[in-house]
Amino acid sequence: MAMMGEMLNLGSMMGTLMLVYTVFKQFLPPHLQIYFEKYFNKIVRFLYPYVEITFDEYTGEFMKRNEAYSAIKTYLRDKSTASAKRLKANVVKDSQSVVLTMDYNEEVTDEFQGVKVWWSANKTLPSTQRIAWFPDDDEKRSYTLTVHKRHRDLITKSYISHVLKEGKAIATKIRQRKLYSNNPSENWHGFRKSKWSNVPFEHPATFDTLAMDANLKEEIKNDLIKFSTAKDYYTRIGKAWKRGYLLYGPPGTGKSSMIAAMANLLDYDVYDLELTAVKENAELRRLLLDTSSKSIVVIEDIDCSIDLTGQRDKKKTEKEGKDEEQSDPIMKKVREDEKKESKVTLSGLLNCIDGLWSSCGGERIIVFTTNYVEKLDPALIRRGRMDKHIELSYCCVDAFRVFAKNYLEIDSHSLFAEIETLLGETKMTPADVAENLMPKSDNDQVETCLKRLIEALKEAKKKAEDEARLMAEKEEEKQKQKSEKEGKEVKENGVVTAAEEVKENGVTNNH
Ligand SMILES: Nc1ncnc2c1ncn2[C@@H]1O[C@H](COP(=O)(O)OP(=O)(O)OP(=O)(O)O)[C@@H](O)[C@H]1O
Ligand SMILES: [Mg+2]
Repeated sequence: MAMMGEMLNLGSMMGTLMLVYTVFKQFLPPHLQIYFEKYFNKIVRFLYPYVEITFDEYTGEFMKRNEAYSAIKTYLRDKSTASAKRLKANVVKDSQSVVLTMDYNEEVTDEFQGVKVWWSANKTLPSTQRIAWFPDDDEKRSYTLTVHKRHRDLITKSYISHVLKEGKAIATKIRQRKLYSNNPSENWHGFRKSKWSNVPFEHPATFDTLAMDANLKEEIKNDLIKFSTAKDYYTRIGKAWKRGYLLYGPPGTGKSSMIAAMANLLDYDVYDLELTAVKENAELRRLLLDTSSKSIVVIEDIDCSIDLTGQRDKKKTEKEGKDEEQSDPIMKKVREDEKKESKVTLSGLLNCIDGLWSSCGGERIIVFTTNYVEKLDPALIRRGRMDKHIELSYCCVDAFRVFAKNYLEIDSHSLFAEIETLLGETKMTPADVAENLMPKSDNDQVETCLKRLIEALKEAKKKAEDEARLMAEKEEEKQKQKSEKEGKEVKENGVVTAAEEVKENGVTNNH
């Protein structure tokens, strides 16, 4: 408290000095003002025995979120609750608890190895006035740490790293995980450059609720856990701490559910990256740079999000386009507009995954999903980029048993054998199996649900058989038509040959 008083006295003294400085400077000719400023600063430095260190919320050319700022904010939470007079309340963790943080322009003190330090939260508006859609977006926030000069070494060498470590540890404990979606670049305005919007991530899927082959499930779980604990391993082998998963399979087989289960298993955030809303490769880079560690970046339906053959087609049509443009000014305008709307290219995506993405911090997972793996360019999914390829397919016996346990709370039943035989004979997606097993009313008994599934499986089997028969008939018809056509051609060729023979013979005879 005494130190606080000391600082306040110093503060008012410095304030008076600044006033004298501003008034006095006006009366000096411009060439002397420079000298005056230089010596005045020296006096101030001499009289003011404190060092100030500022941590901005956003830093660098790309306005990257400063991880130190977030860690300090979390670290100061507990300190502020005890000592700050003006606090801000935020609701976190499933909307159930309130977290208090110090308000702007408030100060709190902290002590480290017997040394007292002061923290203040600052908020400044930009010098240029403009209308902002979101009032907070234009504000520049920072924390300032003030400490006596003589403790400079202790503070810069030990205290700051202590604060960051503590802050990160608290953050992991209290963290409310988030689901982020990318904003169109038109909305990346203000200091905050809000590239991502977020909502609390509360998807209930876990690996226990995921219906799939038991061995494959175990393998994926182990792979994820191994990755999340392999920081030292990745450093040792000199590889960026990231891992790519490709999830493929028909619709309704649990690809999106698996991503949620992954995030819940590892306690990671999810960044749902909508590539079609990203205008160009540079935007993609900025978006990826703005993701935090301990996160899963997801690109769903990758085959629909990016023109995988775009580059090659573009090259082919470029020359044709140029000829066209020269003769038609309207076509020129159309082509210019097309160029402006150019989306992310395959090579841009590959570069991001390999290069910048790798260097923007560790502990990140990237997941692509697709219904059509065969459509993907091999370059996109080669090992090293997509390290693990996982096929999620039609419902198998293991998957059915998971559903039976979760939906009906049973491990066995006399109807299981029939269901399992039918599952081996027909293809039904886990989504359809789940839908049939789900009790439709309070009166629905276990047996009713199982019988409904049996009926649905039989129907699916019959439909598949009918379709197969129809296909076989069509194929047979096609073959028949083909051989009839060939026969006709042989016949026609034969006639022609005979005619030619006659003609040739005739000609020969005429000689
Ligand atoms: N393997 C599964 N385990 C548990 N539930 C599943 C599984 N597959 C599908 N479901 C259920 O079906 C619904 C649809 O599944 P999901 O969205 O995960 O499928 P998807 O493979 O992502 O489909 P799409 O290719 O259409 O995106 C989910 O709500 C989930 O309840
Ligand atoms: Mg999906």
